[in-house]
Order: sequence, then structure tokens, then C-alpha cells
Amino acid sequence: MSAAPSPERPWLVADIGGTNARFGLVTRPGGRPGTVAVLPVAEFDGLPAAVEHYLTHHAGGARAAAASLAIAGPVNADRYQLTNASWAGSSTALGIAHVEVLNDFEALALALPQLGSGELASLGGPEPAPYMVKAVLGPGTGLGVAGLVPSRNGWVPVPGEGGHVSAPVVTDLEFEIVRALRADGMPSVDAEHLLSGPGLARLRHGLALVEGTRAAPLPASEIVARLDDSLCARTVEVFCGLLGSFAANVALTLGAHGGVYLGGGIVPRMVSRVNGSDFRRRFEANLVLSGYLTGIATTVIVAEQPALTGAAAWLAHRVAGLDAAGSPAPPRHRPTPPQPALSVPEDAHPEASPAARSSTQ
Ligand SMILES: Nc1ncnc2c1ncn2[C@@H]1O[C@H](COP(=O)(O)OP(=O)(O)OP(=O)(O)O)[C@@H](O)[C@H]1O
Repeated sequence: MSAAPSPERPWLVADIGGTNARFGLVTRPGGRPGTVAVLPVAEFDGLPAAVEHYLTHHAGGARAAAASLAIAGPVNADRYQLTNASWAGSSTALGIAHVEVLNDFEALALALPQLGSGELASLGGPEPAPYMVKAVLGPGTGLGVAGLVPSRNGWVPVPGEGGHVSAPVVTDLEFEIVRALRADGMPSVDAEHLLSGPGLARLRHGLALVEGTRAAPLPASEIVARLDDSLCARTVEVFCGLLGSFAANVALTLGAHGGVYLGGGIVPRMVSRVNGSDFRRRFEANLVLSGYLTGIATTVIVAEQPALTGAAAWLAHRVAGLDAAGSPAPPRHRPTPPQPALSVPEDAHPEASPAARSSTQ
């Protein structure tokens, strides 16, 4: 069991993505991470070299008493494997007495109960219901997804690999883009292949193919920045529509009455674009359960490095036995979820009799 953090023996927290490795220190119990630095993953051979660099060059040679590592990829006890970069190994190689390894979106989910209103921006819907299941997702180098479930003993994070489900292709244009990309060599159509930084570039390429034009490749940051370029603007529109449908899929799968939260490296940088897009209409556009989705808030996490906050909360929970999200535990008895406003059109399930439908409600 590790000691509480102090300025002399801080806790190291990290959020390791396919592009960026973010580090910070927690120097007091319950404190938020400070001394934050962001290092490029591609410039280091592996996690131990990046940790060594951070502690030596950004943290005054600090020696960590414990660490919490949020990794963009599957984790198994002390072992990690980045999905979109080469780093892999065991956390024991860091030589730190107590190390927790968790998924990066699991850490982001754990940050949610700690975030203030100034760290969140609405994308539509009602106020998020407290103490109900929450979902978090975010396009970055990849597409992360996780849930956060209230229990009698506090919040329970639910990691997964939801970015690798099939892409939520809905409109004729989206089908045409995917068909063009498939013909151009895209091997499969995971959601992450379209809803990520590389996905934005792929969507723009696909849109150009559909329109019979050629466009020199551009990175995601350029596509988002070029407001007066028609192809870039339409690419962002397609991205936002797909994102709305994907967020709805996650909300429906988890029953996320506590809200769907969006993080990652792209959406927080273009909140007004997403707000002015088809995102929310696509989120609510479900033939059977539109009323259910209308009652679910969609919110962008605009906090600085929120996954570090979640990684610190997880360590506090594991070391000091605090609620996993570092916040007061939810009520012992879960409130009844709002009843979904089911409005089933007569022709939605032509094979089902009214009696059969009502028995499922
Ligand atoms: N200003 C910007 N606008 C839009 N996209 C951007 C911007 N800056 C960076 N990106 C894109 O964000 C992605 C990186 O996002 P993020 O910082 O979440 O990565 P990461 O945490 O390393 O990745 P992941 O956790 O998904 O593996 C890159 O694909 C990059 O092109």
C-alpha cells in the first residue's frame, strides 16, 4: 500500500495516446494534477524512456511514490499495448512501487464527477442527470469509448473497445463515401476509421473521390482550420453527422441517462462547429427511440487534461479507498430512470401486434 502523495514523494499520473503522452504530478491527497507536460509519443522508444524524460526534465527529478497510467489500448493487470503506436510492455519496468494501469477513456470517465460547469460545454439536451449511467467517447488518434456506472459503493468505470464497432453509416452520401473508400483500398469500416484525426483526412479523401476530384492530403487540424475551403467544411459536416449517430449508438447501448460526454483531441477544439452542425439532430434521429434520446444530454469536456484527473482519482481509490471518481458516493438506492418516451410508429414493426409491443415496454 503506497503512501499519500506529498511534494517530496508525489504520485505520477499519465494519459498515453497514439500521438500524445501527457504527464502530471499529484502532490497532496485529493489534489488535481499539476506540473503537466505533453510529450510526442513518436519521439520515445517506449513508456519508461518517456517517464524518465518527464521526471528529469519537467518535474525537477521527482521520484514518484505511486503512479496511475491511462493507456489508449487494451490493458491487462500491469501489461499495456497502445493500439495506435508501438509502445507495449509491463508497468513493472518503471521501477515505481505501486502502479495502476487503466484504459485512457476509463480514466476520462472517472474524471466526470469531478468536473465543474466551466469545464463542460453543452451540445444539446437537458441537464445531465446525476447518479445515472454516463458514457464518454472521443475521436483523437483513435476513437475511445467508456461508461461510468453508479453503484452502492461509488462509481464503477466500464472500459471497452467501442471505437472498433462498425461505422454508423446512415445517409446516402456516407454510403457513397464508404463505397469509394472501400474501392480505394480501405480494408474495413470501423467507426474509428472515420471518427478520428486520420478518419477526418479519410472522409475528405472519400468525399473528393465521390465528387470525382483529387485533393492533396491534409491533416485533421488543417481540415478543421480551413473554414473557407468548401471540401474541408463539408468534410467536417459529414464527420459531425456520423459523430451524432455514433454517440446515439453508445447512449442506447449503455442506457446513458446520465449523459454522453465527448472528449479527445478534436471535438473540444471545435465546439461551436459541432453545435452548429447536424450532430444533435442525428443523435436524436431514431425511428423508435427518438424520445429516449431527446432526454439524454450531450456535452463536450473542455477541461484541460481531464484524463489525468481521472487517473489520479483511480489511484486515490486504489490506494486510499476513496470512491473511484474521488467524489462522494452516489445514493445507496439508485433513482428510477426516467421512463423513455416511447413513440412507436405504427409501421416501425409491422410484424408486431400492439399487444406484443406493449409487453416489451
Ligand atoms: N486543432 C485541431 N483540430 C482538429 N484535430 C486536431 C487538432 N489538433 C490535433 N488534432 C488531431 O487530434 C488527434 C490527436 O488527438 P489526441 O490528442 O486525443 O490524441 P491521443 O490522445 O494521442 O490519441 P488517442 O488517445 O486517440 O490514441 C490527431 O489525429 C490530430 O490530427
